[in-house]
Amino acid sequence: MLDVSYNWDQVQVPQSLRDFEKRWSNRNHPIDFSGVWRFRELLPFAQDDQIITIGEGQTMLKASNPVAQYAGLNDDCLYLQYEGLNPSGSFKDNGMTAASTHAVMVGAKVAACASTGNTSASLAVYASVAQKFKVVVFVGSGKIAFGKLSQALDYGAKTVQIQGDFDDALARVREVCNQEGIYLCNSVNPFRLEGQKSIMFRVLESLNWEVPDWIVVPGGNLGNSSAFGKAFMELKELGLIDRIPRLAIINAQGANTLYQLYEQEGIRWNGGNYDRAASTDFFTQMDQENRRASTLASAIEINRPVNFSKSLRALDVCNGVVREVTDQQILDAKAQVGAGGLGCEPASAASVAGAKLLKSEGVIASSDRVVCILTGHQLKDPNATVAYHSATDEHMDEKLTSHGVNKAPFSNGPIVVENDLDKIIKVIRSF
Ligand SMILES: Cc1ncc(COP(=O)(O)O)c(C=O)c1O
Repeated sequence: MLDVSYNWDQVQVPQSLRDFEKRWSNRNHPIDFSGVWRFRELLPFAQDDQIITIGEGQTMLKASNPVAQYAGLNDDCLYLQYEGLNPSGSFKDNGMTAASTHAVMVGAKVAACASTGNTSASLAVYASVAQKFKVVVFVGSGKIAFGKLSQALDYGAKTVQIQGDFDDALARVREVCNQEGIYLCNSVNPFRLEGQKSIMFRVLESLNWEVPDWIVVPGGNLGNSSAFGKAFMELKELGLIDRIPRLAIINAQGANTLYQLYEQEGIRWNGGNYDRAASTDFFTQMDQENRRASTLASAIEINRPVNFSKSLRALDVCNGVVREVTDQQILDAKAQVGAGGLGCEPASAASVAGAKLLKSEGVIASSDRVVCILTGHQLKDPNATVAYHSATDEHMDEKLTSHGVNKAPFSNGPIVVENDLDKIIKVIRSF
Protein backbone atom coordinates (compact mmCIF):
# COMPACT_ATOMS: atom_id res chain seq x y z
CA MET A 1 0.00 0.00 0.00
CA LEU A 2 1.32 3.42 -0.95
CA ASP A 3 0.81 6.38 1.33
CA VAL A 4 1.21 10.05 0.46
CA SER A 5 3.49 11.87 2.85
CA TYR A 6 4.50 15.52 2.77
CA ASN A 7 7.47 17.49 3.87
CA TRP A 8 5.40 19.93 5.91
CA ASP A 9 8.39 22.24 6.43
CA GLN A 10 8.02 23.20 2.79
CA VAL A 11 4.27 23.78 2.84
CA GLN A 12 2.81 27.14 3.80
CA VAL A 13 -0.03 25.84 5.98
CA PRO A 14 -2.34 28.60 7.25
CA GLN A 15 -1.66 29.26 10.91
CA SER A 16 -5.34 29.53 11.70
CA LEU A 17 -7.95 27.04 10.58
CA ARG A 18 -10.28 30.00 10.04
CA ASP A 19 -8.22 31.00 7.01
CA PHE A 20 -9.79 28.06 5.16
CA GLU A 21 -13.27 29.27 6.02
CA LYS A 22 -12.62 32.70 4.57
CA ARG A 23 -12.22 31.19 1.14
CA TRP A 24 -15.87 30.26 1.18
CA SER A 25 -16.89 33.82 0.40
CA ASN A 26 -14.86 33.60 -2.81
CA ARG A 27 -17.64 31.78 -4.67
CA ASN A 28 -16.44 32.63 -8.17
CA HIS A 29 -13.04 31.04 -7.65
CA PRO A 30 -13.42 27.39 -8.76
CA ILE A 31 -10.80 26.03 -6.41
CA ASP A 32 -11.89 28.00 -3.35
CA PHE A 33 -15.46 26.92 -4.15
CA SER A 34 -14.54 23.24 -3.76
CA GLY A 35 -15.03 21.85 -0.28
CA VAL A 36 -11.95 19.73 -0.91
CA TRP A 37 -9.50 22.21 -2.43
CA ARG A 38 -10.43 25.01 -0.06
CA PHE A 39 -8.11 23.02 2.21
CA ARG A 40 -5.46 22.56 -0.49
CA GLU A 41 -2.47 23.20 1.79
CA LEU A 42 -3.50 20.05 3.69
CA LEU A 43 -3.33 17.93 0.51
CA PRO A 44 -0.60 19.80 -1.32
CA PHE A 45 0.26 17.51 -4.21
CA ALA A 46 -1.09 19.56 -7.14
CA GLN A 47 -0.65 23.07 -8.51
CA ASP A 48 -3.81 25.18 -8.62
CA ASP A 49 -3.99 25.07 -12.41
CA GLN A 50 -3.85 21.25 -12.41
CA ILE A 51 -6.90 20.75 -10.24
CA ILE A 52 -10.00 19.11 -11.72
CA THR A 53 -13.05 20.09 -9.72
CA ILE A 54 -16.80 20.24 -10.09
CA GLY A 55 -17.52 22.01 -6.83
CA GLU A 56 -17.53 18.82 -4.76
CA GLY A 57 -17.69 18.95 -0.98
CA GLN A 58 -20.49 21.51 -0.63
CA THR A 59 -21.86 19.26 2.06
CA MET A 60 -23.20 20.00 5.49
CA LEU A 61 -23.16 18.88 9.07
CA LYS A 62 -26.52 18.92 10.76
CA ALA A 63 -27.57 18.08 14.31
CA SER A 64 -30.57 15.76 14.26
CA ASN A 65 -32.52 15.40 17.48
CA PRO A 66 -34.93 12.74 16.14
CA VAL A 67 -31.96 10.58 15.17
CA ALA A 68 -30.20 11.38 18.48
CA GLN A 69 -33.27 10.16 20.36
CA TYR A 70 -33.36 7.00 18.27
CA ALA A 71 -29.72 6.31 19.10
CA GLY A 72 -30.26 7.09 22.78
CA LEU A 73 -28.24 10.29 22.81
CA ASN A 74 -29.11 13.66 24.31
CA ASP A 75 -30.48 16.45 22.16
CA ASP A 76 -27.82 18.32 20.17
CA CYS A 77 -25.40 15.42 20.56
CA LEU A 78 -25.82 13.57 17.26
CA TYR A 79 -24.72 15.16 14.00
CA LEU A 80 -25.12 13.88 10.48
CA GLN A 81 -22.43 14.74 7.94
CA TYR A 82 -24.41 14.67 4.71
CA GLU A 83 -22.04 13.58 1.96
CA GLY A 84 -24.99 12.65 -0.26
CA LEU A 85 -24.99 16.32 -1.28
CA ASN A 86 -21.95 15.83 -3.50
CA PRO A 87 -22.39 16.23 -7.28
CA SER A 88 -22.66 12.49 -7.93
CA GLY A 89 -24.58 11.90 -4.70
CA SER A 90 -21.90 10.25 -2.57
CA PHE A 91 -18.73 10.97 -0.62
CA LYS A 92 -16.68 9.46 -3.45
CA ASP A 93 -16.39 12.84 -5.18
CA ASN A 94 -14.07 14.03 -2.40
CA GLY A 95 -11.60 11.37 -3.44
CA MET A 96 -12.28 11.36 -7.15
CA THR A 97 -11.45 15.04 -7.64
CA ALA A 98 -8.03 14.23 -6.16
CA ALA A 99 -7.51 11.01 -8.13
CA SER A 100 -8.65 12.64 -11.41
CA THR A 101 -6.29 15.53 -10.80
CA HIS A 102 -3.43 13.13 -10.25
CA ALA A 103 -4.43 11.01 -13.25
CA VAL A 104 -4.14 14.06 -15.51
CA MET A 105 -0.89 15.13 -13.82
CA VAL A 106 0.70 11.81 -14.78
CA GLY A 107 -0.77 11.83 -18.30
CA ALA A 108 -3.20 8.92 -17.90
CA LYS A 109 -5.27 8.24 -21.00
CA VAL A 110 -7.55 5.64 -19.44
CA ALA A 111 -8.71 5.28 -15.83
CA ALA A 112 -10.57 2.36 -14.31
CA CYS A 113 -12.21 1.20 -11.12
CA ALA A 114 -14.17 -1.68 -9.68
CA SER A 115 -17.27 -0.54 -7.94
CA THR A 116 -20.29 -1.37 -5.84
CA GLY A 117 -21.70 1.62 -7.74
CA ASN A 118 -20.74 4.94 -6.23
CA THR A 119 -17.08 4.88 -7.26
CA SER A 120 -18.04 4.23 -10.87
CA ALA A 121 -20.64 7.03 -10.84
CA SER A 122 -18.10 9.44 -9.43
CA LEU A 123 -15.22 8.49 -11.72
CA ALA A 124 -17.54 8.65 -14.73
CA VAL A 125 -18.66 12.19 -13.96
CA TYR A 126 -15.09 13.47 -13.44
CA ALA A 127 -13.95 11.89 -16.68
CA SER A 128 -16.82 13.41 -18.60
CA VAL A 129 -16.06 16.84 -17.14
CA ALA A 130 -12.28 16.64 -17.57
CA GLN A 131 -12.42 15.18 -21.10
CA LYS A 132 -8.78 14.16 -20.64
CA PHE A 133 -9.08 10.42 -20.12
CA LYS A 134 -11.50 7.61 -20.87
CA VAL A 135 -13.07 5.41 -18.22
CA VAL A 136 -13.74 1.70 -17.80
CA VAL A 137 -15.71 0.57 -14.78
CA PHE A 138 -16.02 -3.00 -13.51
CA VAL A 139 -19.13 -4.01 -11.60
CA GLY A 140 -20.25 -7.35 -10.19
CA SER A 141 -23.29 -8.82 -11.90
CA GLY A 142 -26.58 -8.04 -10.16
CA LYS A 143 -24.68 -6.34 -7.36
CA ILE A 144 -25.20 -2.70 -8.15
CA ALA A 145 -28.13 -0.45 -7.25
CA PHE A 146 -29.79 0.97 -10.35
CA GLY A 147 -29.41 4.62 -9.31
CA LYS A 148 -25.66 4.11 -9.44
CA LEU A 149 -25.46 1.99 -12.57
CA SER A 150 -27.59 4.52 -14.43
CA GLN A 151 -25.08 7.25 -13.59
CA ALA A 152 -22.07 5.38 -14.99
CA LEU A 153 -23.97 4.60 -18.18
CA ASP A 154 -25.29 8.11 -18.61
CA TYR A 155 -21.90 9.78 -18.04
CA GLY A 156 -20.50 7.65 -20.82
CA ALA A 157 -18.24 5.25 -18.92
CA LYS A 158 -17.56 1.89 -20.58
CA THR A 159 -19.12 -0.52 -18.11
CA VAL A 160 -17.93 -4.11 -17.79
CA GLN A 161 -20.24 -6.33 -15.80
CA ILE A 162 -18.30 -9.37 -14.69
CA GLN A 163 -19.72 -12.54 -13.23
CA GLY A 164 -18.84 -12.24 -9.58
CA ASP A 165 -19.01 -9.74 -6.75
CA PHE A 166 -17.08 -6.58 -5.89
CA ASP A 167 -14.12 -8.50 -4.47
CA ASP A 168 -13.79 -10.38 -7.77
CA ALA A 169 -14.16 -7.19 -9.79
CA LEU A 170 -11.48 -5.39 -7.77
CA ALA A 171 -9.01 -8.25 -8.09
CA ARG A 172 -9.55 -8.26 -11.86
CA VAL A 173 -9.34 -4.52 -12.37
CA ARG A 174 -6.03 -4.42 -10.51
CA GLU A 175 -4.66 -7.07 -12.88
CA VAL A 176 -6.03 -5.27 -15.92
CA CYS A 177 -4.56 -1.94 -14.82
CA ASN A 178 -1.14 -3.49 -14.24
CA GLN A 179 -1.15 -5.23 -17.58
CA GLU A 180 -2.58 -2.40 -19.68
CA GLY A 181 -1.01 0.61 -17.94
CA ILE A 182 -4.41 1.96 -16.91
CA TYR A 183 -4.75 4.42 -14.03
CA LEU A 184 -6.55 2.77 -11.09
CA CYS A 185 -9.08 4.87 -9.17
CA ASN A 186 -10.14 2.57 -6.35
CA SER A 187 -9.25 3.63 -2.84
CA VAL A 188 -6.05 1.60 -3.07
CA ASN A 189 -4.98 4.80 -4.90
CA PRO A 190 -3.51 6.96 -2.12
CA PHE A 191 -4.44 10.24 -3.82
CA ARG A 192 -8.11 9.39 -3.42
CA LEU A 193 -7.64 9.22 0.31
CA GLU A 194 -6.00 12.66 0.27
CA GLY A 195 -9.28 14.11 -1.04
CA GLN A 196 -11.35 12.13 1.43
CA LYS A 197 -9.45 13.70 4.35
CA SER A 198 -11.40 16.87 3.60
CA ILE A 199 -14.62 15.31 4.96
CA MET A 200 -13.05 15.59 8.39
CA PHE A 201 -11.81 19.13 7.73
CA ARG A 202 -15.38 20.16 6.95
CA VAL A 203 -16.76 18.37 10.02
CA LEU A 204 -14.35 20.29 12.23
CA GLU A 205 -15.04 23.54 10.44
CA SER A 206 -18.80 23.09 10.94
CA LEU A 207 -18.23 22.45 14.64
CA ASN A 208 -16.36 25.72 14.91
CA TRP A 209 -13.11 23.72 14.98
CA GLU A 210 -14.09 21.94 18.15
CA VAL A 211 -13.17 18.27 18.02
CA PRO A 212 -16.19 15.95 18.56
CA ASP A 213 -16.00 12.88 20.79
CA TRP A 214 -16.79 10.35 18.09
CA ILE A 215 -16.73 9.92 14.34
CA VAL A 216 -18.85 6.95 13.22
CA VAL A 217 -18.42 5.70 9.67
CA PRO A 218 -19.55 2.66 7.66
CA GLY A 219 -16.69 0.38 6.68
CA GLY A 220 -16.44 -1.28 3.26
CA ASN A 221 -13.11 -1.05 1.49
CA LEU A 222 -12.02 1.11 4.44
CA GLY A 223 -10.84 4.10 2.42
CA ASN A 224 -12.81 6.66 4.40
CA SER A 225 -11.76 5.43 7.80
CA SER A 226 -8.13 5.30 6.66
CA ALA A 227 -8.36 8.83 5.26
CA PHE A 228 -9.98 10.15 8.44
CA GLY A 229 -7.22 8.68 10.61
CA LYS A 230 -4.59 10.28 8.37
CA ALA A 231 -6.39 13.63 8.50
CA PHE A 232 -6.38 13.69 12.29
CA MET A 233 -2.81 12.43 12.48
CA GLU A 234 -1.63 15.26 10.23
CA LEU A 235 -3.76 17.99 11.83
CA LYS A 236 -2.31 17.04 15.22
CA GLU A 237 1.22 16.93 13.84
CA LEU A 238 0.70 20.41 12.37
CA GLY A 239 -0.58 21.69 15.72
CA LEU A 240 -3.95 22.62 14.21
CA ILE A 241 -5.91 20.47 16.70
CA ASP A 242 -4.98 19.47 20.21
CA ARG A 243 -6.94 16.25 20.54
CA ILE A 244 -8.20 13.47 18.27
CA PRO A 245 -11.77 12.11 18.28
CA ARG A 246 -12.47 8.40 18.67
CA LEU A 247 -13.33 6.51 15.51
CA ALA A 248 -16.01 3.81 15.21
CA ILE A 249 -16.00 1.77 12.00
CA ILE A 250 -19.23 -0.10 11.37
CA ASN A 251 -19.34 -3.24 9.23
CA ALA A 252 -22.48 -4.91 7.98
CA GLN A 253 -22.73 -8.30 9.68
CA GLY A 254 -22.65 -10.04 6.30
CA ALA A 255 -19.39 -8.29 5.34
CA ASN A 256 -17.56 -8.06 8.64
CA THR A 257 -13.91 -8.81 7.92
CA LEU A 258 -12.55 -5.84 9.87
CA TYR A 259 -14.80 -6.63 12.84
CA GLN A 260 -13.51 -10.18 12.91
CA LEU A 261 -9.85 -9.27 12.54
CA TYR A 262 -9.84 -6.30 14.92
CA GLU A 263 -12.38 -7.19 17.59
CA GLN A 264 -12.30 -10.99 17.52
CA GLU A 265 -8.73 -11.83 16.43
CA GLY A 266 -7.38 -8.79 18.27
CA ILE A 267 -5.08 -7.65 15.45
CA ARG A 268 -3.63 -4.19 16.18
CA TRP A 269 -1.51 -1.74 14.17
CA ASN A 270 1.40 -2.07 16.59
CA GLY A 271 3.53 0.64 14.99
CA GLY A 272 3.09 -0.97 11.58
CA ASN A 273 4.19 -4.41 12.77
CA TYR A 274 0.69 -5.84 12.90
CA ASP A 275 0.26 -9.60 12.81
CA ARG A 276 0.42 -10.11 9.04
CA ALA A 277 0.54 -13.88 9.33
CA ALA A 278 -2.79 -13.98 11.19
CA SER A 279 -4.51 -11.74 8.64
CA THR A 280 -3.02 -13.71 5.73
CA ASP A 281 -4.30 -16.95 7.29
CA PHE A 282 -7.72 -15.37 7.66
CA PHE A 283 -7.89 -14.36 3.99
CA THR A 284 -6.50 -17.70 2.83
CA GLN A 285 -9.21 -19.52 4.74
CA MET A 286 -11.80 -17.13 3.35
CA ASP A 287 -10.64 -18.01 -0.17
CA GLN A 288 -10.59 -21.75 0.56
CA GLU A 289 -14.15 -21.63 1.87
CA ASN A 290 -15.14 -19.23 -0.92
CA ARG A 291 -16.83 -17.02 1.69
CA ARG A 292 -18.81 -14.22 0.03
CA ALA A 293 -20.02 -10.95 1.47
CA SER A 294 -23.79 -10.60 1.65
CA THR A 295 -25.73 -7.54 2.81
CA LEU A 296 -28.55 -5.32 1.58
CA ALA A 297 -26.16 -2.43 2.17
CA SER A 298 -24.64 -3.20 -1.22
CA ALA A 299 -22.09 -0.35 -1.05
CA ILE A 300 -20.29 -2.12 1.79
CA GLU A 301 -20.74 -5.69 0.54
CA ILE A 302 -16.97 -6.22 0.63
CA ASN A 303 -15.06 -9.07 2.27
CA ARG A 304 -11.50 -8.24 1.24
CA PRO A 305 -10.99 -4.57 2.16
CA VAL A 306 -7.89 -3.23 0.38
CA ASN A 307 -7.25 -0.59 3.03
CA PHE A 308 -7.20 -3.06 5.89
CA SER A 309 -3.71 -2.10 7.08
CA LYS A 310 -4.33 1.64 6.78
CA SER A 311 -7.56 1.28 8.73
CA LEU A 312 -5.59 -0.39 11.54
CA ARG A 313 -3.39 2.71 11.61
CA ALA A 314 -6.50 4.92 11.76
CA LEU A 315 -7.96 2.86 14.60
CA ASP A 316 -4.66 3.24 16.43
CA VAL A 317 -4.47 7.01 15.88
CA CYS A 318 -8.11 7.47 16.95
CA ASN A 319 -8.34 4.89 19.76
CA GLY A 320 -11.01 3.28 17.64
CA VAL A 321 -13.54 0.48 17.85
CA VAL A 322 -15.19 -1.72 15.22
CA ARG A 323 -18.73 -3.08 15.36
CA GLU A 324 -21.00 -5.12 13.11
CA VAL A 325 -24.72 -4.41 12.62
CA THR A 326 -27.43 -6.52 11.00
CA ASP A 327 -29.35 -5.52 7.88
CA GLN A 328 -32.43 -5.16 10.10
CA GLN A 329 -30.59 -2.60 12.24
CA ILE A 330 -29.34 -0.84 9.11
CA LEU A 331 -32.75 -0.51 7.45
CA ASP A 332 -34.48 0.58 10.66
CA ALA A 333 -31.82 3.24 11.19
CA LYS A 334 -32.14 4.31 7.56
CA ALA A 335 -35.87 4.90 7.99
CA GLN A 336 -35.16 7.02 11.06
CA VAL A 337 -32.56 9.06 9.19
CA GLY A 338 -35.07 9.64 6.40
CA ALA A 339 -37.87 10.64 8.74
CA GLY A 340 -35.39 12.85 10.61
CA GLY A 341 -34.77 14.93 7.51
CA LEU A 342 -31.74 13.70 5.56
CA GLY A 343 -32.24 10.61 3.44
CA CYS A 344 -29.42 8.16 2.87
CA GLU A 345 -28.73 4.85 1.21
CA PRO A 346 -28.56 1.67 3.31
CA ALA A 347 -24.77 1.54 3.80
CA SER A 348 -24.73 5.06 5.21
CA ALA A 349 -27.27 4.17 7.88
CA ALA A 350 -24.82 1.62 9.30
CA SER A 351 -23.20 4.62 11.00
CA VAL A 352 -26.40 5.51 12.90
CA ALA A 353 -27.12 1.85 13.70
CA GLY A 354 -23.55 1.59 14.97
CA ALA A 355 -23.86 4.69 17.15
CA LYS A 356 -27.05 3.26 18.67
CA LEU A 357 -25.32 -0.04 19.37
CA LEU A 358 -22.29 1.62 20.96
CA LYS A 359 -24.56 3.76 23.12
CA SER A 360 -26.45 0.64 24.27
CA GLU A 361 -23.12 -0.96 25.18
CA GLY A 362 -22.11 2.12 27.19
CA VAL A 363 -19.10 2.76 24.95
CA ILE A 364 -20.65 6.02 23.73
CA ALA A 365 -22.14 8.16 26.52
CA SER A 366 -25.48 9.91 26.00
CA SER A 367 -23.78 13.31 26.33
CA ASP A 368 -20.97 12.53 23.87
CA ARG A 369 -20.84 14.58 20.69
CA VAL A 370 -21.16 12.06 17.90
CA VAL A 371 -20.80 12.64 14.15
CA CYS A 372 -22.26 9.95 11.87
CA ILE A 373 -21.14 10.07 8.25
CA LEU A 374 -23.97 9.70 5.73
CA THR A 375 -21.90 8.51 2.81
CA GLY A 376 -24.50 8.32 0.03
CA HIS A 377 -27.81 9.83 -1.01
CA GLN A 378 -31.19 8.16 -0.51
CA LEU A 379 -31.92 8.19 -4.28
CA LYS A 380 -28.98 5.90 -5.00
CA ASP A 381 -30.91 2.78 -4.01
CA PRO A 382 -34.66 3.41 -4.17
CA ASN A 383 -35.43 -0.32 -4.34
CA ALA A 384 -34.27 -0.90 -0.77
CA THR A 385 -36.25 2.09 0.46
CA VAL A 386 -39.47 1.14 -1.32
CA ALA A 387 -39.17 -2.51 -0.27
CA TYR A 388 -38.86 -1.50 3.40
CA HIS A 389 -41.67 1.04 3.34
CA SER A 390 -44.01 -1.24 1.43
CA ALA A 391 -43.69 -4.00 4.03
CA THR A 392 -46.75 -5.05 5.97
CA ASP A 393 -47.33 -7.61 8.72
CA GLU A 394 -48.61 -9.99 6.06
CA HIS A 395 -46.02 -9.34 3.40
CA MET A 396 -42.30 -8.67 3.44
CA ASP A 397 -40.22 -8.37 0.29
CA GLU A 398 -38.33 -11.60 -0.33
CA LYS A 399 -35.03 -9.81 -0.82
CA LEU A 400 -35.41 -8.31 2.66
CA THR A 401 -36.33 -11.57 4.38
CA SER A 402 -33.48 -13.41 2.68
CA HIS A 403 -31.17 -10.94 4.45
CA GLY A 404 -32.82 -11.41 7.84
CA VAL A 405 -35.04 -8.33 7.65
CA ASN A 406 -38.34 -9.74 8.90
CA LYS A 407 -40.09 -6.62 10.12
CA ALA A 408 -40.28 -2.97 9.24
CA PRO A 409 -41.27 -1.09 12.40
CA PHE A 410 -40.79 2.31 10.78
CA SER A 411 -42.39 1.57 7.43
CA ASN A 412 -44.42 4.30 5.81
CA GLY A 413 -46.12 2.61 2.90
CA PRO A 414 -48.46 4.19 0.40
CA ILE A 415 -52.18 3.92 1.20
CA VAL A 416 -54.30 2.64 -1.64
CA VAL A 417 -57.60 4.54 -2.01
CA GLU A 418 -60.31 4.43 -4.62
CA ASN A 419 -60.57 7.45 -6.89
CA ASP A 420 -63.43 8.83 -4.81
CA LEU A 421 -63.33 12.24 -3.09
CA ASP A 422 -65.13 11.20 0.09
CA LYS A 423 -62.98 8.15 0.56
CA ILE A 424 -59.79 10.15 -0.07
CA ILE A 425 -60.84 12.79 2.46
CA LYS A 426 -61.70 10.10 5.00
CA VAL A 427 -58.23 8.65 4.65
CA ILE A 428 -56.58 12.06 4.96
CA ARG A 429 -58.57 12.88 8.11
CA SER A 430 -57.47 9.59 9.65
CA PHE A 431 -53.79 10.67 9.56
C1 LIG B 1 -22.43 4.82 0.23
C2 LIG B 1 -21.17 4.16 0.64
N1 LIG B 1 -20.92 4.05 1.96
C3 LIG B 1 -19.79 3.44 2.39
C4 LIG B 1 -18.89 2.91 1.52
C5 LIG B 1 -17.67 2.26 2.05
O1 LIG B 1 -16.61 3.17 2.10
P1 LIG B 1 -15.13 2.67 2.29
O2 LIG B 1 -14.83 1.77 1.14
O3 LIG B 1 -14.34 3.91 2.27
O4 LIG B 1 -15.08 1.95 3.59
C6 LIG B 1 -19.10 3.00 0.15
C7 LIG B 1 -18.14 2.42 -0.80
O5 LIG B 1 -18.47 2.09 -1.90
C8 LIG B 1 -20.26 3.66 -0.30
O6 LIG B 1 -20.53 3.79 -1.59
